Amino acid sequence: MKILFIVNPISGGINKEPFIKEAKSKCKKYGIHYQIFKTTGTDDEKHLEEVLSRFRPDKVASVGGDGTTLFTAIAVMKKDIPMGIIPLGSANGMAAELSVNPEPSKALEDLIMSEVFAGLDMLVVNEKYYSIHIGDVGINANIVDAYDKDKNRGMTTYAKYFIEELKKLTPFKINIKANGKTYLENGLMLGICNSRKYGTGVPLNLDGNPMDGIFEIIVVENINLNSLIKMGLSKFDKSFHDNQNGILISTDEAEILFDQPRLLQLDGEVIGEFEKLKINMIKGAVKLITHQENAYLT
Ligand SMILES: Nc1ncnc2c1ncn2[C@@H]1O[C@H](COP(=O)(O)OP(=O)(O)OP(=O)(O)O)[C@@H](O)[C@H]1O
Repeated sequence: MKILFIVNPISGGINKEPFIKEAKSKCKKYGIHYQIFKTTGTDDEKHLEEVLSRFRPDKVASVGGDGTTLFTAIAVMKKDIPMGIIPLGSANGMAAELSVNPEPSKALEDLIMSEVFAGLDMLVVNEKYYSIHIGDVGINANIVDAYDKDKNRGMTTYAKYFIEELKKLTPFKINIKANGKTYLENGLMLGICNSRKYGTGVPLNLDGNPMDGIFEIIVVENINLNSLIKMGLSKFDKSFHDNQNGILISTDEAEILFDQPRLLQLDGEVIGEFEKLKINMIKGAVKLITHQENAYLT
């Protein structure tokens, strides 16, 4: 067997060398050929494609956070190579959703041993941008933008920007075409959800399943700000879902129009401003290495 490790050296501010050392020694012990590909943050796609073509791994390990998982997923889906996740990012939301063991060495053992593969859906926005987790327009995209520019990480920093952003809110017009219907909504935020929770643990869509061939569009119409603040930041994640209301549409494709160009974030990365979004789904696009205890498989 051959494994390619795609390692993001900076994700989560975690030193990856101890993990790499352990992975190398495990591979040597079990006679597994391996290569380490370290991301640089620029032109990684092209280099990775060359390495994948040359090395032809049987399995690929994404070693990093959600951004690294998405980067790896896009690369391997075109080549139909199975991938697994070693959670070494700051929040690892997608790994948690996919029942990846939070302990990197245990996640590595699962990746090496498992013969259980599942088809993970991939969302494609405007035929160019990908998402396997959650995207949004409105409040959260603006928060991610502000959060990215702050050197402090973590839930408290995120919640600080969340509250700041909530105070500035005015609903905007959203036109959604899906399932042969047109929905005209006024929302504070639009969620495009292949899965259920943000990396921070905040649940947006309790119906999500990233392996069912459909995604959910959520329009948050209002949020009970007073109630959220009263609950305090420590319970912020759990209380968010109970204090929002709006509509939910399940579909496998959609076209969305806004009143003006608005900021889009996909899987924690700010993509840019768009007035129109065309969303398609590639069902089972990524061959995910998982195990039978993954709740989405049952
Ligand atoms: N060597 C590098 N130097 C700087 N940036 C990098 C490097 N390698 C990858 N990146 C960038 O890291 C980002 C992805 O990070 P990732 O999401 O995996 O980690 P994280 O943000 O710490 O974790 P999480 O998503 O779980 O919060 C991408 O924007 C990518 O361009």
